[in-house]
Amino acid sequence: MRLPGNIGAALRAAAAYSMPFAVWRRPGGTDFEAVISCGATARRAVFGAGTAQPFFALNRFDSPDANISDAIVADIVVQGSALRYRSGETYASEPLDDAQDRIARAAAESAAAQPLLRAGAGAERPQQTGEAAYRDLVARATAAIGDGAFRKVVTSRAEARPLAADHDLLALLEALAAKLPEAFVALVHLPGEGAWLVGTPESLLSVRNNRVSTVALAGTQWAKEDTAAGDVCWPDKIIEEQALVGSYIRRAFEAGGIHEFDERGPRTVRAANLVHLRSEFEADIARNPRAALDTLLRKLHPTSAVLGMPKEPAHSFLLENEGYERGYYTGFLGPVGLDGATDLYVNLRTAQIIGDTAYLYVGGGIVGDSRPEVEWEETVQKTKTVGSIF
Ligand SMILES: C=C(O[C@H]1C=CC=C(C(=O)O)[C@@H]1O)C(=O)O
Repeated sequence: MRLPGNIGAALRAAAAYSMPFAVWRRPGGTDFEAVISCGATARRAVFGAGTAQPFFALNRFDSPDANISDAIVADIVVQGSALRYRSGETYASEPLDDAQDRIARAAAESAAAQPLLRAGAGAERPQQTGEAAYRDLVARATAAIGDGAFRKVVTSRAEARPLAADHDLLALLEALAAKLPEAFVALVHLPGEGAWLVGTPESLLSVRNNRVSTVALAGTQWAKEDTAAGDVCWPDKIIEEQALVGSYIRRAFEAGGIHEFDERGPRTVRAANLVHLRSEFEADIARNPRAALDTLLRKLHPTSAVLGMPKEPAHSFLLENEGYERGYYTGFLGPVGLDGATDLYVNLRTAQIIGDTAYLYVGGGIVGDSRPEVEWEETVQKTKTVGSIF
């Protein structure tokens, strides 16, 4: 899966001019889309006032308000091989100012030699957790569950991988998109700070044509490529864990004023070498005028699939015990208000690129009878697809 030459050239030029951008391929999609901001990243409400102009949201796990996100404002929008340029509230096919013009010229001269796209080295590097420390973290989590502190907690860790001397972030994005046809695959480039390369299987919230949808995702097994999803068996404890995530989503819909919704599943879905258990929820928001999407987003983020249950005590446990900053990992990302639709995904199966190093972030849900060695292995399995492209 290749980026059109003119778009690759436009994105490389954006990086050279220190313009933030995000480029992504939707689940099952064949084309890349992108937004480029001609200024710095901004802060925007995802739902509510001030969202007339599209942007790409990148929000942190620990964002104080889930509805207020870091934003790459769409001064230039890319779909397929076409670029459109913002003029007030609308988009034109020709550039309208100097910054847009610089990108348009780079796209037009795409036959010229292209610099490799690299990440800045300015971001703070995450503390890594080795095998012994991670097993100990899991043991502390199961002990807290045994003491009745919470039912489930999602622990995680970061792991560094050196990048090849001749690496190129756009080539890595193309490689990841080819490996993960059913995932939301994205590269978010933040000048100076680094970049995030993501291939996530989990939708957080989508809104289009007056319909809102989300998923309850839980449980992980590593399956051979040729095992059909329908042949995977799930232990009762994972079926129960996934059902708990589903009940949380039902309550979040109710809190957002959405009382009627369709629910499908659970069924087994594949994400490269892994399978998960997933249910889908969808509601008509035109029939629910009181539906408050900002309330729904605040209830859903962080989801119990990345935090635990109940959320408050699981969160306190993580702050005290996890021992590193998750940053944008287990936050959310995706296009907001683009062609009238918003599609947010949980930032999983993700790597933060800082200079010449990729930091992989991986985690897993811990319940009362979880075993530290199995949980460590689950995180190793989760590094495999993103890790294989480096
Ligand atoms: C926290 C992660 O996975 C979550 C999403 C799906 C299944 C999960 C699990 O089986 O534990 C986790 O809740 C991760 O991949 O880093």
